[in-house]
Amino acid sequence: MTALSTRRADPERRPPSALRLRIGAYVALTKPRIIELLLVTTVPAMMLAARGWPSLSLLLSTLVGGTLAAGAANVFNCYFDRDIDRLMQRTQKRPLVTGAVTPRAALIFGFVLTVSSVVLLALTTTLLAASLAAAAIFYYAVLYTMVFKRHTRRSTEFGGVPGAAPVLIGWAAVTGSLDWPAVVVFGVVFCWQMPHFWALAMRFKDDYARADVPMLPVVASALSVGRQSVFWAWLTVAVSLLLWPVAAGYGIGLGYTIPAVLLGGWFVVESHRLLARIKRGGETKPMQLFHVSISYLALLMVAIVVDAIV
Ligand code: HEM
Ligand SMILES: CC(C)=CCC/C(C)=C/CC/C(C)=C/COP(=O)(O)OP(=O)(O)O
Repeated sequence: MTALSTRRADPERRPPSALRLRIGAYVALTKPRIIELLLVTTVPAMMLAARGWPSLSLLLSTLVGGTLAAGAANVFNCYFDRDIDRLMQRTQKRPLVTGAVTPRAALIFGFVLTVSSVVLLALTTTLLAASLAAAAIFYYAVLYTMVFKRHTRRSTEFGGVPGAAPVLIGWAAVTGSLDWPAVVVFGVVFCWQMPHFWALAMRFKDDYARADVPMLPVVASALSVGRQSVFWAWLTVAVSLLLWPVAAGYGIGLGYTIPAVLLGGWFVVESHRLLARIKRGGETKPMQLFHVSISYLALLMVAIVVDAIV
């Protein structure tokens, strides 16, 4: 997904074949850049649940199943959103807008990915993991994309549920059940998504207004969005610190908590810096918080993995 980062064309490079272009279009429909970090939140949940490394086969089947499931969700999202994606600068190069993939082909692709992911997870992990994946696909593709995103300023909060679902899927793949450490990590990813996305939505506010999508930065003042982002950043960090008491029996201790405090400080400071820029009335540069949010979450997940195995 290069909507946020464009690559310069290399004049020496031979044009890609028609097949490679076609495959690339289908891959782009799955929004691979988002899937990367969704999977990064799955692995720590699996390692906590397994109190170390799960079997390689379980790890791989969960990651492949999770990729297919998140990909399916994103394909349905692109299918339904093709009318507004056409109106937004950030999304107007998506395959269903450019015509690289037809709506009918995308719909079939989404269903194939859905069935593949649920069957793979059911056969190679647990029924709970497969059920959670199916529920997350439905929630994101129907409830978030078709209902909440178009009709409420609170769509990001609603979207946070499927966004954090990979944590529960990973835990359930190992244990066949859910437990408090999984709920806490789910809570971290849930809370994290508000500052993560509102920063991006501030950057593309005009796009969302043109597409008549009531994202918070479109319908609320920048000051209000800045203040709510600070609130959710603090809540993300507070929830992240619950992991020590809740998952002490899973090997979580100071080795995680110290990095969590330092990383959380970085995340919260960046949210306050955005608020300060908004108050000053100058250039707000919201993408700084967006990119910090992704680094914060990725590094926090690494801290969980390291403490779970050390
Ligand atoms: C309410 C939940 C979320 C919303 C509304 C949201 C929204 C977005 C949007 C609109 C983009 C830009 C996509 C594009 O321009 O093609 C994006 C990018 C991204 N998101 Fe989120 N997201 C959410 C949750 C998550 C979650 C849970 C993760 C991973 C754990 C995640 C990781 C990423 C990554 C890695 C990118 C790509 C950044 C890049 O291309 O540099 N997001 N997000
Ligand atoms: C099965 C499973 C684990 C599903 C995960 C679903 C998923 C990809 C969640 C990401 C969270 C989310 C609300 C993204 C924004 O969509 P958007 O439509 O606001 O973004 P856009 O404007 O870039 O299309």
